[in-house]
Amino acid sequence: MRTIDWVDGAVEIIDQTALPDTERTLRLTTVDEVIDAIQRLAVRGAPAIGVAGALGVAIAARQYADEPDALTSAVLRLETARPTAVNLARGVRTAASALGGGPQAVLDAALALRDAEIASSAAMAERGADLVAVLCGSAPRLLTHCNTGGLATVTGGTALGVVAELHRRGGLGAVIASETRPLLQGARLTAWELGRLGIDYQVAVDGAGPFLMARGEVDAVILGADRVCANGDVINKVGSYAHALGARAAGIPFIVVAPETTVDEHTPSGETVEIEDRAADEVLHFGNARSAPPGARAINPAFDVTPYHLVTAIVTDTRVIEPNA
Ligand SMILES: CSC[C@H]1O[C@H](OP(=O)(O)O)[C@H](O)[C@@H]1O
Repeated sequence: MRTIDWVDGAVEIIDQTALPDTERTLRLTTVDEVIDAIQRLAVRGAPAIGVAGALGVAIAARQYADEPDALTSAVLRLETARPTAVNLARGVRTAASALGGGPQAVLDAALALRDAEIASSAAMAERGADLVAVLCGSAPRLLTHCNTGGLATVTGGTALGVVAELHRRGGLGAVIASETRPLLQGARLTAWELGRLGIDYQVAVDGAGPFLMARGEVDAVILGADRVCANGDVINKVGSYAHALGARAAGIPFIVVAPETTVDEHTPSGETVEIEDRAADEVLHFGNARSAPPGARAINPAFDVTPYHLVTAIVTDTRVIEPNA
C-alpha cells in the first residue's frame, strides 16, 4: 500500500480525511488539486507532503509548460502550502531544481524522492527497533502521538514503522495511541494502521499521556517530527511537548523518528520555525458535531516545539542523534 504515487500521469493518494470509515483514492491532475489535498490533510505527514510537493511540481511542469510566470507561481504556492514541515519546501525545491531538464527530468527527480523515502522508512524501522530494544528491553509499552505510519510517508512510516518492526520481531509489549485532537490522526489513522498490522493497541485522550507515564504504564514515548532543528529541537504535532515533559518527569525515553529529509541544519533552533495556525473551527468541532457553544473562539496551533534537552534520541535513516550527548 502506497500513500502517494504517480499513476498514469497523475498523483494518486489515499484520502486520509475519509479514514477510518472509508478507504478511497483521490486522483490529482492539477497543481491546485495537489495544494488543496495538502492543505485539507487529505495527504499529510512530513515525508508524504514532501513527495506530494515534488510530484506537484511534476504536474506544474506539464500544466504550465508554455507559461513560465504561471509555473513560477505554481512552484511557490506548492512550497508554501503548509509552513512547518521542512519536507514540503525541500521536496518542491528538489523537483524544481530539475525544471531546466524539462517535465520528464522533474518527474524523475520527484520519483527519486519517493523511492528514497521508501528506503528511509525501512532503515529507520531497523535502526529504531534496535534502539528501543536496548533502551526498553524485550516487551516495551510504547506511547505514540499523531500518526507516523505509512500514511505519513510513502509506505512504512517513521515512528510507527519502528513499532511495526518490533512487532515483527516479537519484541513489542503494548501500544497506546494518543488520539491527537483536533483532527484525530491518532484515533483515526494510527488505530486504523495498527489494526491492519494486527497490532493490539489502546487509544487514549491526549491529556492522559503524562499521567499514564507517571503511573508506570509507559516504557517510552516514540513519535515523529515535522522539522528537526540544528540544535536538536523537534517540531512536531501539538501535544508532543506535553508528552516530552511527562516522559522526563517519569524518567522514560522520549524517542523521535524522522528521515534526514526532516532534519533542517539551516534552522538553528525551534524559536524561528513558523508554527502553522489552523482554523479555529477544527477545535470547535468533534467530527461533525459542534464541541463548543455558538460564537466560541479557539486557538489552534498545529505543532509545538520540544526543546532538545527533553529528547533522548532522534533516529534517522542513517544515524541516531543524541542531542544531549
Ligand atoms: C512522519 S511525519 C508525521 C508528522 O506529521 C504530522 O503532522 P500532520 O498530521 O499535521 O501532517 C505530525 O506532526 C506527525 O508527527
